[in-house]
Amino acid sequence: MIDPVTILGISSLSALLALVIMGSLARGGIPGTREWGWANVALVCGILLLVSHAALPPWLSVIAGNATIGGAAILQLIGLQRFFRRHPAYRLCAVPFVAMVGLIAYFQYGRDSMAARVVVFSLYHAGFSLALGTLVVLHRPRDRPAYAYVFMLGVAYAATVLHLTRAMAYLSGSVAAHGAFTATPLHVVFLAIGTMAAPALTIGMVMMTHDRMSAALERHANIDYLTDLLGRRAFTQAADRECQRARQFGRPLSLAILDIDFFKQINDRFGHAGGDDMLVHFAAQMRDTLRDCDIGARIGGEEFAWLLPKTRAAATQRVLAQFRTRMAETHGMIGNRPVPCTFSAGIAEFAAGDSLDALMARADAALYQAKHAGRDRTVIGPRPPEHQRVSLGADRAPRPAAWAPHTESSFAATAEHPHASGDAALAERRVEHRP
Ligand SMILES: Nc1nc2c(ncn2[C@@H]2O[C@H](COP(=O)(O)OP(=O)(O)OP(=O)(O)O)[C@@H](O)[C@H]2O)c(=O)[nH]1
Repeated sequence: MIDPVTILGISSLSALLALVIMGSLARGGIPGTREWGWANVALVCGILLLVSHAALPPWLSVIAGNATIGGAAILQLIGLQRFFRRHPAYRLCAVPFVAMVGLIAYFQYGRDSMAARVVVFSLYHAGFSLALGTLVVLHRPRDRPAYAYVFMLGVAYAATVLHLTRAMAYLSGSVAAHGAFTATPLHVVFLAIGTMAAPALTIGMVMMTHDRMSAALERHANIDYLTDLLGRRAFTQAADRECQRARQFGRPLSLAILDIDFFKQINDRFGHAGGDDMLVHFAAQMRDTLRDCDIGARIGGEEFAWLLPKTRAAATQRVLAQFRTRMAETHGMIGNRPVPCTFSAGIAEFAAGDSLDALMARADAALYQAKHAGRDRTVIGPRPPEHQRVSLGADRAPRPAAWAPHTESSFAATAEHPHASGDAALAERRVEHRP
């Protein structure tokens, strides 16, 4: 039968390998990885102290060895708390740590009992494994694939069960406690399974770290760094999905393209950084006006897209009117100077058989018209032919009975934007409607 010293040697080697893997992630700057690296260092040192029992006094081998391995468990927990951006519970961890070291010292020097030492050690580690699993359950990000997190909590809870079972087995006397390094069958089985716990936990941590890095990369690829709105690529993907839904469920969808007027002059007057401030201000006002289901994006330098599902062009126009009022009331601040900012916009409404490209082209053409007509206005783009308009289902608000193709009322919204009011529509001073 494989002897416990060999098992612990393998365990120490796997902790060393885990340390190397954690080291490769250190430069990623993900919170918690540093603590997990140190946890593996502590694990290697602790195991080396334990297996050197023949050459070392008990205070160094047994007491310091167990304390070091106990410290590794604390570092794992603190690392995970940092990973989830929680406040590290150093003080809370200190209590079981002091109790564990004290009891192990007692069962070494006071009443020498290897079984009692194993029970104390196992209960301590069961508590920390339970805390690890529970942290993952409570704080795992719901918008990310669950795989890494489920793996981590599975390993943590399996380790909890293992440590508790081991404690029970030693408490009940079903494991003959001849000595920590005597190869009795159950003792070896517990050690062998337990050996897997630390590297498996580290693998879980590595997987979660990779997921955090992927999330950061995805964000980097999808979100405009300046305005925090979607970038063009992510907008196109999201808008494509909305077009499919509009097509599939026959529900309305509108797209507005907004462009800040005379932005070059703002740049010329206040510098590029001043222009950036204005873009940030514009995006912030836009974000505050978006409904949860709307999609807002910066698709070019000073060009923004606003997709409004379940919304007709006329309702979109009222939303933009309200947004225009908001922009007029809240000047962009460049330095400490309020700077007025107007925008032009083009709106297009989705039609059956439409594509995103065609929708964007119509909104773009309408924007061009708005610019051409003097700026600071909204133009609704050419309406699709009557037979192409997306029809409303029976469960939706009925189309006005006398639908007149060239009047705005014919584009009545089915899902009114919360910010779109009649007053706001009045505030839209110069709305053109291109037939
Ligand atoms: N500050 C800043 N400026 C940008 C950014 N991206 C593009 N620009 C500038 O935006 C300006 C756009 O100018 P134009 O395309 O002439 O448009 P405009 O001056 O707004 O004129 P109209 O659109 O016709 O009203 C250019 O000077 C670009 O250099 C950016 O990220 N930050």
